[in-house]
Amino acid sequence: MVDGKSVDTSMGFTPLAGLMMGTRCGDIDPALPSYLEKATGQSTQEVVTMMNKESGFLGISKASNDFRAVHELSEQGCEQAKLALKMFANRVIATIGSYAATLNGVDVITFTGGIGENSDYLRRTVCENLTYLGVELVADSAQKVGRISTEQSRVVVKVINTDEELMIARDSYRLAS
Ligand SMILES: Nc1ncnc2c1ncn2[C@@H]1O[C@H](COP(=O)(O)OP(=O)(O)O)[C@@H](O)[C@H]1O
Ligand SMILES: CC(=O)OP(=O)(O)O
Ligand SMILES: [Mg+2]
Repeated sequence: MVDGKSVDTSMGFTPLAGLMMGTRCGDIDPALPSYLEKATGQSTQEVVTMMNKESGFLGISKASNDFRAVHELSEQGCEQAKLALKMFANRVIATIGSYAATLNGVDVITFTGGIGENSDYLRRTVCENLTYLGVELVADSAQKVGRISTEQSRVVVKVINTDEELMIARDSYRLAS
């Protein structure tokens, strides 16, 4: 965001682009769908369904689309769950890096949504890899909302509760009036 306006997003024509999600694969090599069709004999629609509904956390962990469940399994030693968490964290780290490059540095990083608001584990894992930006988290970053970076941190890190319904209602009202 620059001056309150979005200048970049990880999603594209559909939410399939960008980060992996509960059941979406996120960015992949564009050559992969046609390869999979040939290799597995699945139709284009079947591959699209797989990419949207059977991939992401569910596809990699082979267990659940729910971050909490995948995190719990990884704590119990499940290698597929560990891989899913690692892939997600790496992609969040890379996406923040690309935004930092596009924006020539960032003032604020906000964690929000189901995982961002709730998983201190994910926030800490991501921020451990952002020391090059000068990110430093407070010891107790498990709080639900507000600033979680130290006074010295060169980037302000915040947890903000999302309210998609309110934003959709506001945008709809603005477009309709
Ligand atoms: N307390 C929590 N700790 C960790 N993850 C959580 C917690 N509560 C919700 N989540 C995760 O948030 C995700 C859903 O977030 P949400 O922003 O609603 O995503 P989506 O838009 O994909 O439905 C789920 O993976 C869920 O496990
Ligand atoms: C992008 C997004 O939030 O998708 P969904 O809630 O349908 O998983
Ligand atoms: Mg959603």
